[in-house]
Amino acid sequence: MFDRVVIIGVGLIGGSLGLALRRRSLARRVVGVDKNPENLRLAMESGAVHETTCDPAGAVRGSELVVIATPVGETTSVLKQLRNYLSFGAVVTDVGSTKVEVCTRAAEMMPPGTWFVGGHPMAGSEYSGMAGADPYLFENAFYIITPFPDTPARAVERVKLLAAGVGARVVQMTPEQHDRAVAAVSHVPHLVAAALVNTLVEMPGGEDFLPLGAGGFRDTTRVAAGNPLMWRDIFLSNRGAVIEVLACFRRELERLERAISDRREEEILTLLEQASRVRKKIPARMRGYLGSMFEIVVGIPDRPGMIAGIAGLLGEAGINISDIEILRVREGEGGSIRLAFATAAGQEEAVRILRQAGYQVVKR
Ligand SMILES: NC(=O)C1=CN([C@@H]2O[C@H](COP(=O)(O)OP(=O)(O)OC[C@H]3O[C@@H](n4cnc5c(N)ncnc54)[C@H](O)[C@@H]3O)[C@@H](O)[C@H]2O)C=CC1
Ligand SMILES: O=C(O)C(=O)Cc1ccc(O)cc1
Repeated sequence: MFDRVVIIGVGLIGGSLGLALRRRSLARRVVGVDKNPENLRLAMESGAVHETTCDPAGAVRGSELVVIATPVGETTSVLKQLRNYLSFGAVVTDVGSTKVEVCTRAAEMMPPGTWFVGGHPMAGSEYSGMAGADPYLFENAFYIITPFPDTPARAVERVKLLAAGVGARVVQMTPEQHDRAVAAVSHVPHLVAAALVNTLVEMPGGEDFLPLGAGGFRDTTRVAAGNPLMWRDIFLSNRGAVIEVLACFRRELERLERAISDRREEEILTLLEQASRVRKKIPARMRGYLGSMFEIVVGIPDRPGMIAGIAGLLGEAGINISDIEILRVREGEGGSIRLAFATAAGQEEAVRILRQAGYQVVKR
């Protein structure tokens, strides 16, 4: 258990960490620091923190663990404000989406006897602020930590304890490996999503097409609704890797463009088949950045209380639903829901129980 954890920036991620720490009783005292009074008020009201302050330097005295959860562009200036007030042995971590620049600068700034260990929970959403915080956000999500070779094991263990404590799966890599990987799976996809939306804006009358956008447009552009300030900082901080992956993406797009323009049927098919094959490797068992899941789809008649009925049956049998999604609803016709479980045994048992109760169930 931690004695005193200070979270600087009680927004979506910092607030979720506070809620998770409190819910799992992992810290005797959680202190929230923010420059936004509304987020501090909400953090107190929701129980994410025990106390709040606007003064990072005062807050970190006597704290063994400090989490900086501001946008990446603010991390080192926040560290500068508080570093001389850290207790001997204190560990500072962050949750930022980029690592090389911040970890390198932060490591240079740490006073003797204190340590910085970079962290990045691979969980989040397009929402921001304490209002979007969620105590379960990190459960089963990957949490990347990026220590340097000379970071003492004791400091690394502290951050691993935090990540595992809030329910995440800890993955360790170098800051360089991290930045390349997330450029490909998170940063460039965000740019592409933004560019797709802006394409509609640029086309005459394009915004009128928005309501016609079926699942495909929604799925490929969801993240574009994210916080522009946060994403600006991410792109600037990881510009090397982002530009490299973007160049690769541009080549892929041009290959497709040429194949279509030259009517090369075989090549179009080959490129689409490759994408389809590889995309299917993200197992149905993997949702976003979350770890493996075992899924079922349950048909439900259009009657009140159907979802409660299903949840009740599984709850009575002690089966935990890890994720739930309504896939299709037709008024008067019913629809279907997707349920996910953390284990194959949970999935098998859920299928058995629900079929026995007369539900139509398919395993995914
Ligand atoms: N939103 C997401 O899905 C994810 C975000 N991250 C990273 O987490 C960090 C925080 O992101 P969010 O929680 O989404 O942002 P957010 O905007 O919800 O929260 C940031 C908080 O930091 C506060 N803040 C900003 N500058 C400050 C300063 N100088 N001093 C004190 N407080 C300050 C803001 O008032 C706000 O409450 C970012 O570095 C982001 O890259 C990591 C994983 C997922
Ligand atoms: O909404 C989503 O699916 C995200 O991609 C959230 C997210 C945003 C930034 C990160 O560094 C990690 C995760």
